[in-house]
Amino acid sequence: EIYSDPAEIIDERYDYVIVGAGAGGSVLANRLTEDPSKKVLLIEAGSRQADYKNLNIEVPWFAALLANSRFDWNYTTVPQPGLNNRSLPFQRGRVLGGSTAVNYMIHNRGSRDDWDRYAEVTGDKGWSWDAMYPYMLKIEKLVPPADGHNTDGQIDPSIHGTDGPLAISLPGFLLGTDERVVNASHELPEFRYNIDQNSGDMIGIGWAQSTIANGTRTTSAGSYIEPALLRPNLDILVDTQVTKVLQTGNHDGTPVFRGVEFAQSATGPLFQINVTDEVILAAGAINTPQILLLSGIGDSAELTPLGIETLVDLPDVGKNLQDHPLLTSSYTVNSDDTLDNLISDAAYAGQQFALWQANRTGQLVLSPTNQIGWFRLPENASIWETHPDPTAGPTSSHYEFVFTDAYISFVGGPRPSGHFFTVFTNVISPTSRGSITLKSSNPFDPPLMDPNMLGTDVDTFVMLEAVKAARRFMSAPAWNGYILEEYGPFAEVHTDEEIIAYARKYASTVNHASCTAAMGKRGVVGEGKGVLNPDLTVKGTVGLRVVDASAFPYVPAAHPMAPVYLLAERAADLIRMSELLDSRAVLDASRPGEWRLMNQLQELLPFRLPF
Ligand SMILES: Cc1cc2nc3c(=O)[nH]c(=O)nc-3n(C[C@H](O)[C@H](O)[C@H](O)COP(=O)(O)OP(=O)(O)OC[C@H]3O[C@@H](n4cnc5c(N)ncnc54)[C@H](O)[C@@H]3O)c2cc1C
Repeated sequence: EIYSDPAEIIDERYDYVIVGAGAGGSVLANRLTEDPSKKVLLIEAGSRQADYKNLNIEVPWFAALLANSRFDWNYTTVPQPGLNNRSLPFQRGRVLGGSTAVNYMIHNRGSRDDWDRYAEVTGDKGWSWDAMYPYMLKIEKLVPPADGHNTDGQIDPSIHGTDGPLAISLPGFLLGTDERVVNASHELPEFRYNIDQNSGDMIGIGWAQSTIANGTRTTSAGSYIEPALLRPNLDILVDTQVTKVLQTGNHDGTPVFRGVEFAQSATGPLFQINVTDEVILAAGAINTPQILLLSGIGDSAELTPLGIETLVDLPDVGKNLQDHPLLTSSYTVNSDDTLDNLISDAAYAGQQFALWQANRTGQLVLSPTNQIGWFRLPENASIWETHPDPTAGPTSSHYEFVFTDAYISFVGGPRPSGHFFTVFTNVISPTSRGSITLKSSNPFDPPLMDPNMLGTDVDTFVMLEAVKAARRFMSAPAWNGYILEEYGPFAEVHTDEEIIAYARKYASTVNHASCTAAMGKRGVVGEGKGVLNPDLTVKGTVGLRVVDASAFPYVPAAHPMAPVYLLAERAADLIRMSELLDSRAVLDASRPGEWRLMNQLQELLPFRLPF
């Protein structure tokens, strides 16, 4: 049931409380309530039950309208030295569904090398690509695109799930530029075609897979929360912000955090609730570290000046923030049939909306892109003489292309009239790391957010090379007769220095904040050792776990929503497993019933147990 008044649930008894109903929290709310003996409370700062069915959320093309809406936290970064000290809007979803309800719906599992690197740095093989692969199938339900077009050659269906909760599809409206992108890829060996970027090897140009089904956005609220809503053991409290986790005791000298404090406004009353099993933070890579720091879990050197008593000295909380810088470059085109019409021609947009309402077809079923490309810098690039390669390996990219059949810019200014094609160049394996720190001890004060965009030589170099690569791609014969010329400031930049200056002036963020409470090796504490154990429990605590984008040690070389879904699916199994282990200190297969328990345990594990 969904509540909006804390007084209604305050006397209930819960086994788990989950903070945040985005990608991570929604998966757990569903999976943990599969066990009818466990009662779960999910607390979400955003608003009402039906909000994730708001038209601006459901219609894929309307995603752009969600920035600065009531579904957004309306955050802003601190000035970014790498971007001429500009501050950027830093979007985060604030609604059931979290950022999955406001994002651009691109569905990437990540690369084999990314996941294998997570396994390596955590010392837990369970995070490797092979071990995570069953979850990749488990979450997905591949459905036909909205226009029902033949998708042969655009995807490898054999590597996709067909009955998972998360519906995904290929673009539901074909554009004149689709064929040109694919043909350019075939014409230029440097930009090879990849039939399915979710195979583990992401490199190449391919068709975008998106969390869209029946022409409608798939959110974590629709796919994971809604199916669990009828279960009597799931309660959801909306319009409520968790302000702290609370220490409820000590276990062998380690602080136990099985309580949360929450409020509905800065001036409203504070409530508290304790649970029997775990507090699970899934508030996202900005708010999860904020809550930890407010609770006295973090770097004591930062907490003491704010008057916050340090309960667990964990220096990495809020550190290591990673994100993907984005830059758009537009071309004028020899066509009047581009998606610019949806933005500049109200009558045309109205017709398309009527189509969407009638049968969920037309151009509004589209995400901003039908094709994406992921590429690596050459092995002999000059930067590697002085810097190590930041990617996890050959299946991970240095930079990304996103293609849009319209003019797109993230830096103000009037929208030009006319028709355009835009190439995004995004730095995908950044070396820059920033931070989330508290501005004050007031939980209703947004934290200071510093993604440190283009903060290193490597990232700047990769952006430069990505822009040059985009120019090579756009000069393929496939574009002849279509692309007219480079548009605006992009057309003015030619030397490396000019391109870098252009990037600093116009780059923005893909909103992929990650890594602010990262996993490290089990038990090892201290600066650079991570915040979480490989099972996502917070180091130096009992009863507290983090299950969201904060947990990645490196930002995925991909759009990170699906990696968060995958992380959370495994987290649910890890939690059930720790339950099983706690229930009996030593399992003995010869005792009645315990063979079954051990088999159940084995089922949860990606590796063979020694029995
Ligand atoms: C504009 C935008 C576009 C993006 N595009 C893509 C894309 O195309 N593809 C892709 O893969 N990824 C994309 N992403 C990123 C992706 O959506 C996120 O990485 C992913 O949703 C993170 O999941 P999460 O569980 O960590 O956090 P979120 O999904 O952000 O969920 C966190 C939830 O916690 C709630 N919360 C926060 N603080 C509190 C508190 N104190 N108390 C209670 N509740 C709280 C929030 O309101 C939110 O609902 C995009 C993100 C944005 C913002």
